[in-house]
Amino acid sequence: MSNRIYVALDTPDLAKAKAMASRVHHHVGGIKLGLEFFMANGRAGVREMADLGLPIFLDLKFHDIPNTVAKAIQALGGLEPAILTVHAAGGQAMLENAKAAAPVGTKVVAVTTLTSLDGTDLIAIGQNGDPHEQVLRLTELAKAAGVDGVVCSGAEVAAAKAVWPKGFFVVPGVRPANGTIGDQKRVVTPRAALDDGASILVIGRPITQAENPDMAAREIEATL
Ligand SMILES: O=c1ccn([C@@H]2O[C@H](COP(=O)(O)O)[C@@H](O)[C@H]2O)c(=O)[nH]1
Repeated sequence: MSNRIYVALDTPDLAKAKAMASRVHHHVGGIKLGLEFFMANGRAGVREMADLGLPIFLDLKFHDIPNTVAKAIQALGGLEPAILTVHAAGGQAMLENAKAAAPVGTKVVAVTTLTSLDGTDLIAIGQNGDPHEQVLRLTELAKAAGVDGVVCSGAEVAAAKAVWPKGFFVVPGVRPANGTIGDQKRVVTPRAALDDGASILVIGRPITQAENPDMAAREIEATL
């Protein structure tokens, strides 16, 4: 893929999502749709976005018992997103079921540790407080389960790739130098994430909340 930016269109408004996609489509390689968009617009909305011609990353982060996750993925019906997410913390059987239920051409990637969490957050949910260690543990699990790759921050992607050289690495929590960080905690620049082995970058607000989104996307693209 020549352009490895997936723009996160986090809005419940289908018309706004379409308008934003049209503005930035020359400077991105795909569109990421998440829970906010899907809860408001469902499968029909995803189909309308797919009609714009860019690959779709459906970021629904499934996390439930194996049977429920498999049935939920099957219930997506005719949608064939390029990429689909599940939470690695759902366990190996859940990951295996997710991969088996997904369309053949869809990459299933497992979210390791959300980029909005730091060590203090991990201790509060009963983990040992080291995001790096947790990401590597879950990368091993995802690899063993036979999914296609993982979601991690740019701070861990080099180490995760060393564990899984053929894995597909999705890196959100990406910010241009001096960009507003917002609720993200483990943040790197787009250039650093790619240099360290990211397969694709997920970038939302630095593009969508910019005064001039197409220029923001173009400027980020120019750094890659
Ligand atoms: O660990 C994760 C997993 C997913 N995301 C998603 O990526 C985008 C990031 O948006 P920004 O506006 O660039 O912060 C958003 O849709 C998240 O749901 C993530 O940030 N971290």
